[in-house]
Amino acid sequence: MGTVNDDEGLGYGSSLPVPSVQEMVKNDAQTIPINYIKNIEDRPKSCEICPISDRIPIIDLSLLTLGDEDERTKLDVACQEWGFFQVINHGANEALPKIKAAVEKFFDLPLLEKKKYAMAANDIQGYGQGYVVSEDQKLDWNDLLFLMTLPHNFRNMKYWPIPVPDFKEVLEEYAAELERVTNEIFINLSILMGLENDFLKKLHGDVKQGIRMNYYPKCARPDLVLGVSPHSDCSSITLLLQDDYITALQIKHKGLWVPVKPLPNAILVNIGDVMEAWSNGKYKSIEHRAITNEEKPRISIAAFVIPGNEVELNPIKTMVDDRPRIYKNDVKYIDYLRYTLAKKMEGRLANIEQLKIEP
Ligand SMILES: O=C(O)CCC(=O)C(=O)O
Ligand SMILES: [Fe+2]
Repeated sequence: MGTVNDDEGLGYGSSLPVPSVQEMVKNDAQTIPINYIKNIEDRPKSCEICPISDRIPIIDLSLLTLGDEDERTKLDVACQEWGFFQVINHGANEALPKIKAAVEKFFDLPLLEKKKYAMAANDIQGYGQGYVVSEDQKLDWNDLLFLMTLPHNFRNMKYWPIPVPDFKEVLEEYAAELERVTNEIFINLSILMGLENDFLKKLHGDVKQGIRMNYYPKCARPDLVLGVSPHSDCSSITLLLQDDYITALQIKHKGLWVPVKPLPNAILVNIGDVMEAWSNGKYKSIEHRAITNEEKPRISIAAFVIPGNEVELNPIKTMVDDRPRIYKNDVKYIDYLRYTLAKKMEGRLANIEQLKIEP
């Protein structure tokens, strides 16, 4: 596995620089610039909302660790029917408030300080905005800091903010806790797919973890904009830490948007495109989006677990034994990722469809 030279990007892609939304709102909280106003069909509409957040499955990680079969079956159902689940008793309680506070402190820094960590033209790491690929695309109401956290030799420390006390230690601790949670989920998904415990971990090859810290400023017109446009994640799984009180994330379920009411101290996990392909469509990578809040800014922290560049997304053998093969062989992760990042977020279909065998 290579290490990252300070000035080289990750080779994943890049995003065009656009103004900080946080700064824009600081200067004028009322005006919504035209390039943030979504087309009517893309705006969040209350008639498309289905308020059944309480049905999103809750998985007890401590039971999974003990080998509890009922809990494992709950995980199986969650990944098939929802693609999202809340993880409780994950053992990372101490790390959660610390990482939230550190991220808040970063976004509280003056703009000029934050800009010292701005994304380079050839990279998606650093401070900036995500998925900006054209001058005239509609933008999301969101600033972010994206950092590769694992493995250690993939960290590019020039993007890690120095002025936030303990940022490095806190993020390192959080990354390690999430790695533990990830491994437990992989063991259980491996068993559910009829495989050796360590199969999924090994399948990732040089597994990596990247953390996207999202800052959504308050917005005078949440009906006109989106915090994050609909998309599915390019990961195998994603572990998301939400604000404990503001409901903003929405997931597509049976054609409607279900708001995910935060469960304080839980880690929300979702299946990404890679796991959908590996499982030959058994486990679902669900489209999701975030809306904005009129009164308060919101922070969310999304950790993406991704396989090595050369790893192929072929469906796992046990997943095609008695089910028709839906996903292609021989697509390398890096090719899929570059394709996805080069496009504006267009919803899950645009990305995952390229992994499917043509009908
Ligand atoms: O802020 C959220 O709740 C969702 C963020 C998200 O989907 C992402 O960063 O991929
Ligand atoms: Fe996402």
